[in-house]
Amino acid sequence: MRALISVSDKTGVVDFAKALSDMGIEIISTGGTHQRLADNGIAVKGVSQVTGFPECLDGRVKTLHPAVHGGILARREKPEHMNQLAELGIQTIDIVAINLYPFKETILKPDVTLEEAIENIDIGGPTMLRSAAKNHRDVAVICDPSDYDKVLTELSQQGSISIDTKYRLALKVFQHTAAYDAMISDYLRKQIGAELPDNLTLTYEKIQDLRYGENPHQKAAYYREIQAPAGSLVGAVQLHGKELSFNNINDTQGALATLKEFEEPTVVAVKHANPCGVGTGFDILAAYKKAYECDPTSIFGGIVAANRTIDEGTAREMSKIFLEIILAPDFTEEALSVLTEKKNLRLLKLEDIGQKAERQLDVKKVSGGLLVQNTDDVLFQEEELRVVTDRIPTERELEDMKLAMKVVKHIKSNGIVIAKDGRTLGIGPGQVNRIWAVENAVKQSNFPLQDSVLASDAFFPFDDCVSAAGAAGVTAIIQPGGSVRDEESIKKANELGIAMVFSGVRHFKH
Ligand SMILES: NC(=O)c1ncn([C@@H]2O[C@H](COP(=O)(O)O)[C@@H](O)[C@H]2O)c1NC=O
Repeated sequence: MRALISVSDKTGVVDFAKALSDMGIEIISTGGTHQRLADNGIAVKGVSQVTGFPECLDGRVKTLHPAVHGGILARREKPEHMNQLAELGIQTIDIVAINLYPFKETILKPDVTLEEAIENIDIGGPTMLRSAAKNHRDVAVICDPSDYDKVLTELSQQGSISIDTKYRLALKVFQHTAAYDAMISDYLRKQIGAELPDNLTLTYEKIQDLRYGENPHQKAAYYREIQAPAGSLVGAVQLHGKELSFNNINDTQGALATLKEFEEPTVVAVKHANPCGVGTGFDILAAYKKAYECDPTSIFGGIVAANRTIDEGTAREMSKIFLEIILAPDFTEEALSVLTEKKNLRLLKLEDIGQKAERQLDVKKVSGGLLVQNTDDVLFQEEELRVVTDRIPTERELEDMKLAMKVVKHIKSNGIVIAKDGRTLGIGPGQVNRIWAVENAVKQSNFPLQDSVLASDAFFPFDDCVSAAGAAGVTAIIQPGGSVRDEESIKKANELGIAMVFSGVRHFKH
C-alpha cells in the first residue's frame, strides 16, 4: 500500500506516518510535510520522485499530475484501469491524508490582504481530496487529523479500512471541500459588496449540538459564521449556568438586536424573542428598574440584555426575580458573586455588545427555498421626519418617539409600542390587525398612559388606531405614513390634539 500525505496542519502527522510506515506502507509527501517526516526519521519519498516533475511556481503546482491522480482514481476492480496504470508506469495510492491551506485563519487575520488570501486558496489539496473521495471504495481519504487514530486502529486490527469508514471519510471530505469553497466565494463576494449571488452557498461551522430545538422532539444545533462580525451573539462567552437551549439563543438574539439600537445605558427584557420592557437611564441600574417596571409579569423567566457592566447593585436587583439569561458587556466581581448564587441563571458576556454590523444577509427558510434580504439597518433619517398635524411634538415627545420606534422595529408585526420618559409603557407585538396591537399595548401597560407617545411599525390603515391611542392618553404618534387613508388618521389626530410624525420608513418583522 502507498499513502500520500500533504498537510498544512501538521498536528499528529509524524505519529500517523510513523505508524503507517511501521505497517509497511510506503509514504509519499510534499515539500514541508516531507521535510517534517524525514526530520523525524520516517522513510518518505518526495512527490517529485513520483511525478518526475519538480514542485514549482511557489508550491502552486506540486501534486497536480496524472501520476498522482491516476494512482488515486483508478478503479481497482476494472482490469482496463489497472492495465492502463501498468502501461503508464503509475502505481496506486491507497491512503490520502491532506489538510488544506489555512484560508480561514488567513482571512480572520485583521490586516489580511486580498493577495495573501488568494495565495492561501489551496488547489492541489482539494483536487486530491476530491479524487480520493470519489474513489472511496478503493482509497481511504483523511482531511481531519482527528481521524488518524480510527484509520490506524482499523489497519492494525483488520489489515484494511472498512468500506463503511471509507464512505464516511469521503462524505466528510465533500462537506469539507464544499465549505472551503463556500468560504472562499463568500470572502471574495464581500470584497466587492456583491450581495445577492445567483447561487447562494453559505458555510457555517457547528458550535455545538443543542439538546433539542424549539420543542423537545426537534433536533437542533448551533452554527457560527466564519467571519462573524464583532458584537455577534456567537461571540458571547458563557460565564455561568446551564447549557443554552435553542430558544434561549433565539430569544437572546431578539434582546441583543434591540439593545444595539441604543447608545445610552439601556436594558432590554425579552420574552419569546419580543421585547417586553425597555428602559434607558443615567446608569444601568436605573435602566434595569425602568425595563422591569414596564412589565413585571412577562420579564419573569425572561432574558435581560444590558449595554453596560452589571455592578453589584444591579445584580442584587436582578436577582430578586427568576431570569433565564443576563447578557452584558461585563460583570463586576461583586455582581458575579451575587448572580452565580443562582444555579439556573445563565450569564453571558459579550464585550463588544454595542458593535453594529450593517448589510448582513438576513435569511428565512421557506419550504423548498430561502428568502434572503439585507438586514434592516436604518431607523429613520431625522431630517426626513415630517410633522403632519397642527400640533408639533415637544422635544420630550420626540425623544420618546425615537425610543418607541427603536423597540417597535424589533417586535413582531403588527407591532405598537407606547413609551414615556425613556421607557416603554406598553408593547403590543404580533397581532393580525393593527387596532388589536394598539389595544394590547394599552391593555398591557402598567402605568397611566397620560402624555405618552406611540410608535407603529407600519402605517395606520384606518383612523381607529389614532382614536384608541387618544382615548388612552397618547399625545404624540410616530408612524411611517403611506396609507391611502393617511388623511383620515391626520384629521383624527388634529381633532384629538395629537401630534403625528411620519418617519417614511416601515419596519415590518413578520
Ligand atoms: N499545488 C499543489 O499541487 C498542492 N498539492 C498539495 N498542496 C497543499 O500543500 C500543503 C502541504 O504543503 P507542504 O507539504 O509543502 O507543507 C497541503 O495543505 C496541500 O493541500 C498543494 N498546494 C496548493 O494548491
